[in-house]
Amino acid sequence: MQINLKNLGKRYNYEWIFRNLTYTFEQGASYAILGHNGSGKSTLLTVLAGYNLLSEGELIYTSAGTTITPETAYRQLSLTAPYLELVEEFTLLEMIGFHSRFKPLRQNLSHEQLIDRMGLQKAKNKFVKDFSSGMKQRLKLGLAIYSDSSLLLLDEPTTNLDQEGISWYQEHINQNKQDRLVIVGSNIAHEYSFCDHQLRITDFHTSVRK
Ligand SMILES: Nc1ncnc2c1ncn2[C@@H]1O[C@H](COP(=O)(O)OP(=O)(O)OP(=O)(O)O)[C@@H](O)[C@H]1O
Repeated sequence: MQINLKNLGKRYNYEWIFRNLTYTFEQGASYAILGHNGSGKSTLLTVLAGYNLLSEGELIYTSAGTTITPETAYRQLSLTAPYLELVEEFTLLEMIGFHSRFKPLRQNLSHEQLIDRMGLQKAKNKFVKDFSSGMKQRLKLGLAIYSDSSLLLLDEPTTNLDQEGISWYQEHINQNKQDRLVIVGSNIAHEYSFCDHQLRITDFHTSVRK
């Protein structure tokens, strides 16, 4: 997946969050969107994911040389973010089964293999509502990273992870970033140190003179 942003702008009511954002996210590369709290990283990620409407400008998604409409781009993306919820009433196995009906897993992984990759074997039949916050984050990341998607959007990916969880994240993102467009919204170096490029959302605040 490649995404071309042309003079993209987003405002909430009268407040412009970013404006005049022209940029290309290239297929197969990794990008960090950087900026202080409240600067607009999550807003940009949700606009790219189609969860949030843009206010001006244009977004062009291209996959395998073909332009795809923003309305259908969601089929090729996976997103994880602190504000996205898991289905708490499911067990881990049920959660994976439900998710993979809509987003098949990469490399034809079985549900059991995904549980192994996430290191959650002991929680196979545990209800998601009974997971610790770090286990829930690992599950969210595992579902996103191991979905068969060409665009991977990660917002604050190591929220609630301990040092072992952070190492797990780094290992699995490094093993699964090839041939995908990966975009991380973050303030924390260990979340985006693997990225090839950095985009400062503050460069597109309306107060910045160019
Ligand atoms: N639904 C909304 N309605 C109005 N304003 C909003 C809405 N969502 C976000 N904002 C505002 O947009 C700005 C950017 O918020 P955003 O969550 O994108 O920042 P962020 O860089 O991801 O912050 P953080 O690092 O704290 O997660 C903030 O001023 C926030 O208050």
